[in-house]
Amino acid sequence: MSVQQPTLSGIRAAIIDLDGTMVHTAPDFHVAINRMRSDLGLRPLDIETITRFVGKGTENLMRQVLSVDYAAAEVETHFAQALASYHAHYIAINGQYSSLYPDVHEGLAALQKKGLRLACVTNKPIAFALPLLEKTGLHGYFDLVYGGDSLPKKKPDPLPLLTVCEDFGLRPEHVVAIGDSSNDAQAARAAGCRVLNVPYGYNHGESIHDVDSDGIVSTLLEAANCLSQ
Ligand SMILES: O=C(O)COP(=O)(O)O
Ligand SMILES: [Mg+2]
Repeated sequence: MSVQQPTLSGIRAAIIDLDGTMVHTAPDFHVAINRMRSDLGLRPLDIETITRFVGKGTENLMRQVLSVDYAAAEVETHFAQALASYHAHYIAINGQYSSLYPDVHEGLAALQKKGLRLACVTNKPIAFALPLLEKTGLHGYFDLVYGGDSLPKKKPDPLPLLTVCEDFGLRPEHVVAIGDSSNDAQAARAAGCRVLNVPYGYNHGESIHDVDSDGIVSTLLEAANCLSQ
């Protein structure tokens, strides 16, 4: 199938998502969640189930994995213990089971070479995001990093993207968000930014082709190739 390459002009900055876009973190989520579940006396979940729950931050992830076993009221009873256990287990293994997707370094370098400023906006807590960016050697590409708990609202709310636009002194139409999920696309649409999706990440088990965006690119390098200032 030949897919038409999107072309976006007037782009001065790119906001890049982390989980499912730059780093394949599902195996880290899988290990940390199941260690937490073991602490609570719960059976392990498979990686596909856990991956479908990723995308709307840690608190939502906790509630989803507890909802497999508990009714809503019981989820809240176990929430604090689960979150503390998960946090400790995730910090202990952060990045150990993860891998970079193809052409991430090449794509970020190409975006920089085009003169674009780069920000990373993730729904991952900032205490997880920064060590992971360091470990994968990606931190140096970014002028700004916002985690899911850095600001009062996270994606799909437009606030993190609008904050980046303001920090960079750019109007949203000059900024493109690149991500793997509907959260990235909805945040970008609400902010008035452009948006490109990658098809290989985590979109709650749904097809990325059903998401309203300006196009789908197979890698960050392909994204760089279809953007111009
Ligand atoms: O940790 C999450 O919930 C998702 O993080 P992301 O925004 O980097 O995809
Ligand atoms: Mg993502």
